[in-house]
Amino acid sequence: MSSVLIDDIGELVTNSPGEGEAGPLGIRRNVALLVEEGRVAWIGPTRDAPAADRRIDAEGAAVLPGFVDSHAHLVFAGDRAAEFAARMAGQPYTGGGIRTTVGATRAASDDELRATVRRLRAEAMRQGTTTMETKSGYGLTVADEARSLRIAAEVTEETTFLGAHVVPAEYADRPDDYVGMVCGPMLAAAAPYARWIDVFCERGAFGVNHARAILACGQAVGLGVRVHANQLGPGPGVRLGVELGAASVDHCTHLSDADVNALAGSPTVATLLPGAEFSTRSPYPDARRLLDAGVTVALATDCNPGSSYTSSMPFCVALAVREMRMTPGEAVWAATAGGAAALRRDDIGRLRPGARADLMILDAPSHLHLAYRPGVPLIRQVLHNGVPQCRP
Ligand SMILES: N=CN[C@@H](CCC(=O)O)C(=O)O
Ligand SMILES: [Zn+2]
Repeated sequence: MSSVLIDDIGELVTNSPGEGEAGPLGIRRNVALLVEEGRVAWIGPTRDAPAADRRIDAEGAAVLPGFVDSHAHLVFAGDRAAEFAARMAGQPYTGGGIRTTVGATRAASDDELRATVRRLRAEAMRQGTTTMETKSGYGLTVADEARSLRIAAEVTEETTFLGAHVVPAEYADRPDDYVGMVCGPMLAAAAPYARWIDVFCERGAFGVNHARAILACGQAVGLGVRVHANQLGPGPGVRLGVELGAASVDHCTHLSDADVNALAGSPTVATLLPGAEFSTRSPYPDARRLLDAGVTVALATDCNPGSSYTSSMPFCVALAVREMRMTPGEAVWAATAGGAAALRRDDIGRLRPGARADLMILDAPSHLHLAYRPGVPLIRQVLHNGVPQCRP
């Protein structure tokens, strides 16, 4: 693979404290960055930049690590635009529409599902997302969960088995049987394509005992734990995640002091999904409370056809700053290094020698512009594994 030199970077966000200016973003100014073999090989003053096979002139713009979107649901068919319109007219979001998408997904061909996954992955890449987790959870049969993950694994190494998204209609009066199936044949079929296991632990989805049993089965076959929790109301999901050593508990909209304290004393990341609150017209999570308590916070899109049909991490950064009292720097960190922490990855989300060369060049002089100029396509160019992607 050839080398690429990005020079005349006005502001480089390294997310490596000690590398540059004080603060978690580790900002360096007026530098160049050399990529070799898909990795960051060197960072230094532009005047000292080594030769390379190819040169990209950043023209004084900001360069950031690529976004790490640690929570998305890309494998589905159909859309729920009418449900969204009804919500905007006053209907509440209950999660009940998940079953609508399950019906459409089961009826779709592999190629139809693959086309949607690839379209959304490409859409996200154009907006700076270089790593994107994706979950199953709209199949809810052994065969449909396995094929969802097989298709997801074609575009990402961060795949999550969410057979416990909701109890499907055919098991509505025998949820224990469904949990037995999830832990047995469904897990066996899904695990070869999955890195993580997740459960929607919420009233109307799975209670804490079912959630604990399912997550423990996943752990027993080597999957890492993540939990959808405390989205629609208070509950035990966040503390269950901490108890099981989850990499991340996601949503975290309705938290007690005990939940916040449990997170603060643990390595579990709180992943906040402001696209869901936007699209369900719900109160946003209190990011300030979590940050002030010392909790590691990530931001992700929750891209799915029901509660958050956006693939845009810049949109989530802007929402987090405007609606959740995060500073622009906190939001950028949470959308990059925070997402990496939520996936227990140290090779992405930062720019330092040895890191994967996943990065974006903005059409702006500073990371501040991501929140300051909402809705504006500011991602000029993306490099993934050191390879320049198509320009938007
Ligand atoms: N909360 C559960 N699952 C998704 C919603 C899925 C849907 O409504 O289709 C979420 O993360 O918001
Ligand atoms: Zn989700």
